[in-house]
Amino acid sequence: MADVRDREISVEQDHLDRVYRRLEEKIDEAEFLMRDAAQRGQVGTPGALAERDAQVFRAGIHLNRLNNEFEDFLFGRVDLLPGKDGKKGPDGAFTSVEPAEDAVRADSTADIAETLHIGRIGVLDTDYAPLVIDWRAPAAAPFYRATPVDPGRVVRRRVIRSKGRQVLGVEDDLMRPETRAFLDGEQLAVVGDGALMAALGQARSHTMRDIVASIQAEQDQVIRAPAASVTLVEGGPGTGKTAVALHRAAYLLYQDRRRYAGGILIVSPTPLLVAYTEGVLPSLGEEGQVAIRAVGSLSDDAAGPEGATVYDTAAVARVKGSSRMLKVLRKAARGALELPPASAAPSGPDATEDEEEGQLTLGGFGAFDGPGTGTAGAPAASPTRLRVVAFGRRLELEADELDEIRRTALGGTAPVNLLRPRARRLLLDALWARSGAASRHSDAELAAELRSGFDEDITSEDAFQDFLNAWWPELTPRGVLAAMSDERRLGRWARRVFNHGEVRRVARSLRRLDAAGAGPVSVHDVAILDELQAVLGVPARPKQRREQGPLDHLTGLDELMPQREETQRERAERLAQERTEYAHVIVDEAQDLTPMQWRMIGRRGRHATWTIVGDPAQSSWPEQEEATAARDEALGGRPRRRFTLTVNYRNPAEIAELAARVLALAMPGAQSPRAVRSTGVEPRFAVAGKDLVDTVREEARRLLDRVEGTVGVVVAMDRRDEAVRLLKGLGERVAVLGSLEAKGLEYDATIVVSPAEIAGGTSRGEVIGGESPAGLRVLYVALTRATQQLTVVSGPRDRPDGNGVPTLLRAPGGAGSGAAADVRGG
Ligand SMILES: Nc1ncnc2c1ncn2[C@@H]1O[C@H](COP(=O)(O)OP(=O)(O)OP(=O)(O)O)[C@@H](O)[C@H]1O
Repeated sequence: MADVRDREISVEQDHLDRVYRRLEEKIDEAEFLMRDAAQRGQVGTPGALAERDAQVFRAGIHLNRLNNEFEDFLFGRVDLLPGKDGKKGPDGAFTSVEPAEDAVRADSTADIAETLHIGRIGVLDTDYAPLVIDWRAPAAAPFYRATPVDPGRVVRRRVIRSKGRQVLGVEDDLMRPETRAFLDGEQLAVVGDGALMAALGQARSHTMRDIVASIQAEQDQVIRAPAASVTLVEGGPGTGKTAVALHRAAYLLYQDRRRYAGGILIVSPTPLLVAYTEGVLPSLGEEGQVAIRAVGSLSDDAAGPEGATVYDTAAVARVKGSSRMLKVLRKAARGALELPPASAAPSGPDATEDEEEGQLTLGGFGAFDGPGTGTAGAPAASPTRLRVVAFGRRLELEADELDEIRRTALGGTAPVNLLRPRARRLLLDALWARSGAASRHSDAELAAELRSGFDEDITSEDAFQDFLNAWWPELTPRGVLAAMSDERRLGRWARRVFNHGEVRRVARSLRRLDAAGAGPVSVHDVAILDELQAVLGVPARPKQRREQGPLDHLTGLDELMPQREETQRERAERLAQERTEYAHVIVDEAQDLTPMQWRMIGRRGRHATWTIVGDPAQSSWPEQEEATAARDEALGGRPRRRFTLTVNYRNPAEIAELAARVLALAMPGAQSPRAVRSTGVEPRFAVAGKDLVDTVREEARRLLDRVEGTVGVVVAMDRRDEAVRLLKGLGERVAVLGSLEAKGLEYDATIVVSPAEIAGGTSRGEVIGGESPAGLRVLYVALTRATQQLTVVSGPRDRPDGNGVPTLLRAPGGAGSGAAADVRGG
């Protein structure tokens, strides 16, 4: 067997050597073209310039791609029977998916007609024969789609493992195990136990890997679905939704690079998931045109590149995310113009309540003053009288007249900041009327001339400009948000929309902002700020344009030029900042978006096609119907194509079975995905002794001994900071995170600390059975993060049974788990 393996490895090594020789030739060619183009640049005729541009563009593409030496550049191979109609496509491969009638003989023997190698980019030989097919090309589809049930032309699928230029191993899957197939007279060899299992068993690091070598058929259907309109993908934990979404971005760019030069936006729920996934696209050779952003960093108003650093408590988030907020914001945007004097200070919070209703910081991402420490407040009072001098006379408008003018100006729904010119005109009309000048001149032409002189006179007066700036200031989203921290004021704006308690909670949560709105904002504030930006509008200002060179007109050129000063990542970030709309929007963990967040994302994809992946069973947003309605509004009438992923590639069956118990509580009747493998290791139950932290620490050490990669410790959100502090020193392989941060992440092993606290949303109080369906869904997420081992640590709230199994995780019918339990005193 070792002989066969070595022989097969050396066959693939020969092929890889050939590919690299060809790549080197192509790099030489591209470099020659770049040099040549540079010389032509000295000839200044427009024709020569255009030719140079096009040449540089093509050479730039080559160089950029070829210089990226991918670790496992070549990763797959399929051996195929002849095609049904014998036709070949432009790349020299048979086009038919089905084999020829007589491809397999009566004695079950067959000859391989075609061998294709699959890699991260396509490479043609000098005679245009395909040395490597790009994984996204149609000819590569059989590599992903073939199954033993529906093999098409594929006899053997091989995954090739290499590092740099060296082939390290091969793993084969036979799609037609009953057929004896021959290649150049020799029977096809089969090596290894299949690539998927090899990939799934690997230790996890803190960054996600691409799955390009082992994409499964149902996933491939989604990745290659046509880009038109909306692709909706649902699937349970670990079914590869995030992986599929990322590979789809790369596929779409390959299919239609020009169209997606408009940018692809991937929206992720947390900065942690962004950090976890952002290496995948570069490993697929794509980076520049894709922006991966956390939902808390989408608006320009979120502070810093990492965006919002604070999570609101569930009660506050529920109000801020709701579409009811919209009405309030429209009122606030108008109301903020007429703010009462700043002395009407906000009613002060009392410290205990504040603590309960404050925010949970995402530790490690930034400081948080704590509620009540900032001074909430309003911009200076709006002036109540306008006094100017025109035609030698003093003219005045009093408070009630000014109010009337403001009301007239605000009629309709136009953005408040854009109504300032209208308000200015109405003021001038009123002053003109007050001057009585109009009635003194019957000649229309003369009156008009007089009027224009009058306007000029008044508007050049400092007093008028100062008045206008104070009476109709340009409002900023942050300024309005800060104004909402005054409870009485917010109560007015939210009358008949929010109840008392809701007003109080929201107002208090905004006390971190100063009067101008500076200070840390929460993830949910970001969607509010974005909405306010739309409601307020941005007055037109002369744009400062970047100087453009002729090459800028070639799509994507500067991203591909290797000698650029800005790195690709910097450019992507800059473009993401500048860009307000995208050609395709991919939403990951879509089940968690609030209506306000859907509106924010919708504004970025008004003309886009969409891919939306999610799992309703993992939603932490309680009002799912409201969110679905907001999603539908963002998507408009675009037709939708739906897919469901059914296989769990992350959790072994033992963990999936335990998680399914919580799913049954959270969403009775919902189907769990089928776990693709089992490890024989049952989840472990530990009951905390006197000190919960000691137990967790001990269990973490135990798991570090048992797995090679990462260990995740998931705690209730408001235990997070404390847990991070107390569990320091366990080393880089351990990550401590709050339940809401666990979204989308995975670890070799996880410790879930107190299921009852996680499901109840809080570690405070002794309420048992206070879990909401949303809380149970959060627990379901926590329980489905491990690829190998799971330990559940119970505290007193969990009411563990004699086997240490907490109430929420007991098998239906009351039987404990068959797991090895470790019960400690407590
Ligand atoms: N075809 C595949 N080959 C190898 N690994 C795979 C495959 N599909 C998924 N995986 C692995 O399974 C794990 C789960 O994938 P992913 O995170 O994309 O799932 P998900 O559906 O987004 O999960 P969740 O809903 O829990 O966030 C990842 O480690 C991923 O690499």
